[in-house]
Amino acid sequence: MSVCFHSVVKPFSLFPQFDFNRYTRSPNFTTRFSIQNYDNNVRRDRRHRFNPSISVLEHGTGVLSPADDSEEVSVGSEVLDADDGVLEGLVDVAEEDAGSSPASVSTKRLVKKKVDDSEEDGEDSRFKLRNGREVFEEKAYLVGVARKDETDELFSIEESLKELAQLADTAGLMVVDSTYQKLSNPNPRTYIGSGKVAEIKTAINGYGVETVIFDDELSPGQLRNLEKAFGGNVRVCDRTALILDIFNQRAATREASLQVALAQMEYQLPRLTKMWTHLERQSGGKVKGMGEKQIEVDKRILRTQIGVLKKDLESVRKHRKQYRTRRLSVPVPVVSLVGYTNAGKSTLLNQLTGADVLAEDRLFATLDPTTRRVQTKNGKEFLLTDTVGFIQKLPTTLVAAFRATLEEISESSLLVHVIDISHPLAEQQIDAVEKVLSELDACSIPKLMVWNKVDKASNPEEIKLKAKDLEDTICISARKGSGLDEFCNAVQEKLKDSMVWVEALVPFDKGELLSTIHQVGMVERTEYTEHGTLVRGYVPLRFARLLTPLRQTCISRSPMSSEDDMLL
Ligand SMILES: Nc1nc2c(ncn2[C@@H]2O[C@H](COP(=O)(O)OP(=O)(O)OP(=O)(O)O)[C@@H](O)[C@H]2O)c(=O)[nH]1
Ligand SMILES: [Mg+2]
Repeated sequence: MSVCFHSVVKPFSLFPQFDFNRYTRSPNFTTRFSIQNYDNNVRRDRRHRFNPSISVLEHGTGVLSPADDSEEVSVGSEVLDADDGVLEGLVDVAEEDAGSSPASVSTKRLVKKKVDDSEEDGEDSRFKLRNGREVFEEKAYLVGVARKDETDELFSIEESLKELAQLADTAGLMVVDSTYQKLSNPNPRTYIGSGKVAEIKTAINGYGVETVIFDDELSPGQLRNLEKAFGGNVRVCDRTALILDIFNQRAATREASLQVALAQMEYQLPRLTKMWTHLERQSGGKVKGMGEKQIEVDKRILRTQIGVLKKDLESVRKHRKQYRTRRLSVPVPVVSLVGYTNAGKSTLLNQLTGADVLAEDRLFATLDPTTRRVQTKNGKEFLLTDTVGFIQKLPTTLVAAFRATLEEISESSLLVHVIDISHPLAEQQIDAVEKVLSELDACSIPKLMVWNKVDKASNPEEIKLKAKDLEDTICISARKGSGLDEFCNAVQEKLKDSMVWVEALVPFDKGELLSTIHQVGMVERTEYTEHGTLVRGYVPLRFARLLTPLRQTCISRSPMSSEDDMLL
């Protein structure tokens, strides 16, 4: 089973009045999965529809590109051949391509290990235990396009396909192989060249592949043409649909579920184009215009539902906003953890605060923000927020839908960019994160770079030395808990940059205020006078405003520029 099953079912079930089955595969296109009860060893098989969110076929209906006037794909009956390929890991085996496409073609085999049929009962070998359930892993084949002229791509095509394989694995699919094609521009009808399409068709037939995943977003027409070219039993989906699907699976709160549902619907809307033109053809043109009318009706329903979703989201967000406003009224600085997915953000939050946020070796483990108070050994405090991780080619619909969640980031005093320094693509991941941060207008917030997973790196000492030479960079191992004191000190130092210098005379009967100044600020000197305690140091701007009635005219020179005082 693939988790993609749920991508359409879950959000759309929020809106029973809209029949999304019209836009998904016919009921006879099913794959089987079973749930095995290991306690009593009873296996219950059941049929489950596989509906990746962009699969848009139904009884001869589907999305057509404007140029496409050919016959609809007839969707075949279930084909579920047992196969001998099982996912073992990503093994690069460069392979010369036969050159079936006019464009330069190359193929890279990412995954494969043959299992002797006699050892494993073919189909049974594809039942895997995931989260305590036995699921059927569908076979997936990955396809990418390397642009000949685009040298500024962050990830090479091989790297991008490896990441796609990881995403597919996270979604519960079994990647059997992958290929890519070098093109100046993607083919508008089929994304890849016709030779490559034929080559992939042969390969997927050989493997018994159920799903072909493209590394870039496909247009509705490309999607439809490719499904037609590969044959009725093969689904085609793209990176965006896969990511949306993973998010849908991971959404644990109402807000996250609504946000993902919204992103999926926005993604679906343009893909409903010309869904009903088959009716006109089937009836020999007698009901001309009927298809157009139906699609308009459906689009209107979908737009209405998007509106309802947005309203629901608004009310959910109101609650969170209230909570945030309350939090902001407490003068503790907010520090946000940002970074590429799987970098170790949640592990760091858990280590520092004893929180119990899910941290696991899977992409997009966290979707909802969690904020906890960190108390450092020297009695300081700050709030630490963990949130959703980023990835290259992050779907814009997702960024838009999660904008409210991500606003937490842009409102923080400091960003901690967590990096998996043991990852071979650490540099590219940093760039991808910076790119998303700039989309969120969060580039101007002070930043601390945290090189995590040094324990996993092959050259930890070398890495630590390198980090020492760099400004605002520290090395930690969140899992082992090493470097955390340095981390807290570095956070304090960086927070100082966003604070202002104050000198305030705190009356003796306001002891609580004095201890808050110590907790949230950086007190440099205290002096006891007959009217109270004279405190000199840095405090967060918001807090400095609260202290205004107690502030003294500058007795000593602030180490910072006088601009800070002007800010007040
Ligand atoms: N070896 C090692 N593994 C780590 C370290 N920090 C985190 N990990 C592992 O990395 C994996 C991902 O950690 P998470 O904390 O879930 O990562 P994340 O950044 O929150 O990921 P998302 O929520 O998907 O964005 C988990 O298996 C962690 O145990 C570390 O310092 N060393
Ligand atoms: Mg996380």
